[in-house]
Amino acid sequence: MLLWSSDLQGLSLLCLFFCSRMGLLLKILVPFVGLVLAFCFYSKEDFKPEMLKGKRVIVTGASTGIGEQMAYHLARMGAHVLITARTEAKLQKVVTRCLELGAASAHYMNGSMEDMALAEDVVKEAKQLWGGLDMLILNHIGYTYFNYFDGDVEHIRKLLEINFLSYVAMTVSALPMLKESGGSILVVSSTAGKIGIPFVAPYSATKFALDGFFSSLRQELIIENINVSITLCILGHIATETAEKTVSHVMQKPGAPKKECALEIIKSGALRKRELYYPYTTVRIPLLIRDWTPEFLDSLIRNSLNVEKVKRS
Ligand SMILES: NC(=O)C1=CN([C@@H]2O[C@H](COP(=O)(O)OP(=O)(O)OC[C@H]3O[C@@H](n4cnc5c(N)ncnc54)[C@H](OP(=O)(O)O)[C@@H]3O)[C@@H](O)[C@H]2O)C=CC1
Ligand SMILES: C[C@H](CCC(=O)NCC(=O)O)[C@H]1CC[C@H]2[C@@H]3C(=O)C[C@@H]4C[C@H](O)CC[C@]4(C)[C@H]3CC[C@]12C
Repeated sequence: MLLWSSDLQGLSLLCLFFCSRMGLLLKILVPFVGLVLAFCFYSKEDFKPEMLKGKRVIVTGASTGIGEQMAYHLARMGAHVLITARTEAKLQKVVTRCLELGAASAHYMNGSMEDMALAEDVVKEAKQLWGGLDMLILNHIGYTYFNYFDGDVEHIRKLLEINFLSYVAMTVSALPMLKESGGSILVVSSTAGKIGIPFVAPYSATKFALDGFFSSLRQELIIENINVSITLCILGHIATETAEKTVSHVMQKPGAPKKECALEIIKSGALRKRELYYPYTTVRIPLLIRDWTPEFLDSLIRNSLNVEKVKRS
């Protein structure tokens, strides 16, 4: 219901954009938009932090960035957290901070998600620690360059292992526990996993793969009446350290706040939404026009970047 009202919001914003160009705004759209926004306001599902109290949550890629912020939000809500990444020293600091913030418990496992055995071991650790699992947040990504595709097929293979296959491996291992708890899978993806954005071809391939696999799996869970939700989180540019180091020279606008982004991801998973679009306007509207005017959207994306500042390496 919330997704439908969000779509109506997006469609209304889109209509406002087009019709404001044609001066039809006052006659046709104002009443329509008023009705839609009233409906959206009254149809919002309320998130409550207590929804996460005592819940058992794995967060991958949580040594920094959005994943780190998600761990802190979950800690404030009183969840049990198990976080992963490669850098042990950073994970130790995040665990300490989670306990200070009120986590019911906080643990970490370090290692690279190139290793499918680690992906499975993280889930086994959750079973050892908690006897079950309520939420699996798949968030980590491998090194991503922002430049013209250089023809390196091996880089794509490695990125598919880290950004896609490890997500599948963790899901396969976690499903029995999630079926038992009626839990949730949150898959963190990107605008670049829904539309063609230049300079991120390998990364984009891995994010499109996530959409294909998890959207298909969601259908199968529904067919079999299995009460496990899958939320695909489509993010625009977020101001994390890595993203700013990688693209600040190219972007014409700053990234959205990582702390708020992290909270919206957790809320969307707790409310069992089908997809999250954050920031809503910069992500949802391109998706609404994607199939109607793909060439127009492609030109919008190119114009949103300082393309001349990307030099072939
Ligand atoms: N920031 C943005 O603009 C956007 C981000 N997103 C998505 O949000 C998610 C988080 O992004 P963001 O917070 O910016 O990313 P960061 O680069 O800040 O964090 C990535 C995390 O993954 C871990 N990681 C890196 N390599 C590996 C590996 N081989 N195995 C296991 N863990 C690894 C890192 O820790 P360590 O190095 O210690 O292993 C770190 O904890 C990603 O899925 C990304 O695609 C989507 C759209 C935009
Ligand atoms: C440049 C993309 C946003 C394009 C867009 O929507 N423009 C319209 C507008 O902003 O109004 C960025 C959207 C997703 C970003 C990439 C991403 O998904 C995460 C990667 C994270 C990594 O740490 C750094 C670079 C990223 C490839 C990041 C780069 C910028 C985006 C493609």
